[in-house]
Amino acid sequence: MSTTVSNTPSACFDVQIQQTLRSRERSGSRFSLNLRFRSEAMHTVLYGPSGAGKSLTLQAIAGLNRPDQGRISCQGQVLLDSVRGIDVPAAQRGFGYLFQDYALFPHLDVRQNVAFGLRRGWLNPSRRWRDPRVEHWLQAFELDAVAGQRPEQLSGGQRQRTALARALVGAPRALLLDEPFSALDPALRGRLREELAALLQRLQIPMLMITHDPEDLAFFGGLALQLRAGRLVGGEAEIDSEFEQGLAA
Ligand SMILES: Nc1ncnc2c1ncn2[C@@H]1O[C@H](COP(=O)(O)OP(=O)(O)OP(=O)(O)O)[C@@H](O)[C@H]1O
Repeated sequence: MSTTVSNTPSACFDVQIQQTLRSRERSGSRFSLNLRFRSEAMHTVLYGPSGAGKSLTLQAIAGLNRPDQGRISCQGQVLLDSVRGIDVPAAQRGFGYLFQDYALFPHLDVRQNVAFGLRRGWLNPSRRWRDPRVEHWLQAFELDAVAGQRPEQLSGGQRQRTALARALVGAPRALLLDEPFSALDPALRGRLREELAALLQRLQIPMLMITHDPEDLAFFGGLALQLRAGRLVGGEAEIDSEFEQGLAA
C-alpha cells in the first residue's frame, strides 16, 4: 500500500474540495471539508472515523453534492471547476455509484432496479422491459432466478449484487463505492470482497471506496487516504496556489 500521489493529468481522480456546512444536529456549529488529492491507483480507499467527511467527498465527486469551491477531474476530464464555472451533472459524469445502504427501490423488482442504472427519463423501467445489458449483469451476478423479486425478498448478498449490477449496467468509467460491505456478515463480506476484486481486475475500471474496515484497506491496496475532521491526514496542502489565484481573479 502506498500513500504517494502523482500529478499527471490522466490521474484516475484529481480532487480539490472546499465546503462548509451548517451542522444538522447542533445549531451554530459548522463542518468544514477541505481536501486535495490525486490518485493514479486503480484502487483508492478513503477511510477515517464517522463524520470525517467521507460520504460528502464521494458525493462531490459523483456530482450529488456541490462544494463551495473545488476542482474535480477524472481521467483528464474536468467534472467540476468552480473558477471556470464547470459543473457536469451527475448523470453525465459516467460513474457507477453504490450507496452505503444500497438505496434499492423497494417497489421495483431486481430487474427494474438494475435497469434503473440505464434510465435517462423520469419513468421507472417497466417490469416487461428487457435490455441485453441488464440481462448480462443479472446473469453475471447470478440474479436471474430472483429477477422478478423485490429487495425485501432478497438475502444481503443478493441485495448488494443488485446494487452493484445497477452501478455497472451503464458501463461506468469508474466505480464509487460507499461502504459496500458494511451491511454484510463477515463471511459474506469476505466472499463479496473477492468477487469485487476479480470483477474490477476483469473490467479494468478504477474504483474509489469508502470503508471503516481495516480488512478492506489491506485487501484492496492501492492508494489509502485517511480523512479526519474534513481533512486528509498527511495530505498535500489543501488548496494549491494556482487554484487560490483563480479564485481571487
Ligand atoms: N447535507 C448536510 N448538511 C449539513 N451537514 C451535513 C450534511 N451532510 C453531511 N453533513 C455533516 O458533515 C459531516 C460529514 O458527514 P459525512 O456523511 O461525509 O461523514 P462520513 O465520514 O461519511 O461518516 P460515516 O462514516 O458515519 O458515514 C458530518 O458532521 C455530517 O453531520
